[in-house]
Amino acid sequence: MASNGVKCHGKAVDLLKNAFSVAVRSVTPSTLLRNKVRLIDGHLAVAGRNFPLSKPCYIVGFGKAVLGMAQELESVLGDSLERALITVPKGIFLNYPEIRGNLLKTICIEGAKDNIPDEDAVRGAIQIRDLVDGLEENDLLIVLISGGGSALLPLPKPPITLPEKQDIIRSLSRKGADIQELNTVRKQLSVLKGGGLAEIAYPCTVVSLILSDVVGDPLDIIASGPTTLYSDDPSRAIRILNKYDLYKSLPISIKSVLESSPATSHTNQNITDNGQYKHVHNIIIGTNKIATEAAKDYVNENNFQCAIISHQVQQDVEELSKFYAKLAKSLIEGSVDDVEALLGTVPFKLEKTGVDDLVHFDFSKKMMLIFAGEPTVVVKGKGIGGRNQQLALGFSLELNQFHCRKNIWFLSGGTDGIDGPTDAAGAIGFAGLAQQSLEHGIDAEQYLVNNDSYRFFSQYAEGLYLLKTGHTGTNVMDVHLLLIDPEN
Ligand SMILES: Nc1ncnc2c1ncn2[C@@H]1O[C@H](COP(=O)(O)OP(=O)(O)O)[C@@H](O)[C@H]1O
Ligand SMILES: O=C(O)[C@H](O)COP(=O)(O)O
Repeated sequence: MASNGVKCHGKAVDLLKNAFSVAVRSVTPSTLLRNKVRLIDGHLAVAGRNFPLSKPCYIVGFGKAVLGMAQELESVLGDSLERALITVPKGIFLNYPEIRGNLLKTICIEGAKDNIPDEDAVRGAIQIRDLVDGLEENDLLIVLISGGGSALLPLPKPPITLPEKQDIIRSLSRKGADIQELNTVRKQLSVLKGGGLAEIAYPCTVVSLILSDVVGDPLDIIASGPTTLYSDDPSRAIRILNKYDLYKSLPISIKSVLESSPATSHTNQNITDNGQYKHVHNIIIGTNKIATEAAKDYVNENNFQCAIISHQVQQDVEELSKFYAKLAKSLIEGSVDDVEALLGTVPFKLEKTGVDDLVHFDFSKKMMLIFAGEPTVVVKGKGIGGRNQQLALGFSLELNQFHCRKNIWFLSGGTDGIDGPTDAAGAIGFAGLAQQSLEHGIDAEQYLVNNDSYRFFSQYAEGLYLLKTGHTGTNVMDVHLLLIDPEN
């Protein structure tokens, strides 16, 4: 029992927190690179491709996962590395103090507090641009890219100012734009995004090592595609801004950039017939599938039935809360027909093998369903929270309406360890949470409506159901774990 008398669900909470940790650990960037990058006879071998190293190479990087990647590459490359420069989230060294001292040739610039581009990130972006600009045809540039890179490589196209850029990102995000929409706009407003970095690097050879944080792993969207040829219809960004009713009130500087066609200096000699840069090799080194598989193995070892249902969850959190609550209710009631019918309604892609496994489960025994992806939140309140905490709370309130009061738990966590502008990665909701919190004088509904999920979970049961990891040093979107235990 927690000291304030709130019933605590020790075993379920531990299992969920452990499964989440296992998932996050499986996508530790240094481990992912260790398996993929080798130095062999003057060549850099990456995932079966060879790049000659006639002289020491260069690294630049930006994102939540590039610190570990840079550390690993420094040790693989040794004297074959000339210089490395990366931008990393502010506060990441609190969790990894030892790495800073171990890096010999890598300069780290911390920026983008709360995932919003800032002066420090701009300073880093300028230094990265200048380093890359100085490279020549026989140089090799390794670009480390991961989610969070968009905020950590900001260089607004003139005359756009940094505060204007910050405003548009905040507004789009709080109005519920998804990452594809957000980064489509960013590509058009930034010098280095949408292929800008690759253009500046030309003609040197560029090898980009990318950890995917976007549903479906689209290279042009992850960190806003700095080394991927820009091929959007230029009016798309304006359509997105109109969709969220933001275009009319934009400053003239942003409108002027959006209304002029995007400046591209690439020539046909530089581009393959299928629209790729000839001098660039974009290589994905990891995705959320690694994380879900690791969690599943862990859950199976703990004698739970387990199925991975989707890697592509992308939906508004309010709708998603309802879906997960209905799914939980059907599972605990053992209604396979309802489960199948519900899964038939979702707007995101399902994993066929996982769904097949699920419909053959013994519904009278304990089970866990794994989902991954990146939902969105329309923030209307003035509270503090993030989409994972909002989802865990919303789910619990939805379950309450069905009078489901036991044996169902749900973890929603961001694998980067930071959910919105909070110090939590996410939270655990459960059947009975809404009722129990009310008995302790905390009205969960009010917190949900005010987008104040962080304050709710911080207060309730002394924060037991908050997921706190700090910066994890990686990022493969969010993980949702639905645990049902009909046996107890
Ligand atoms: N108070 C809040 N409650 C719920 N969600 C919020 C709140 N404030 C911001 N968000 C959401 O948090 C998301 C941004 O969080 P963040 O963890 O930085 O995402 P990511 O790491 O994917 O960029 C946006 O979807 C935004 O709508
Ligand atoms: O972690 C993040 O900030 C999001 O996943 C978006 O990152 P990106 O725009 O750099 O891909």
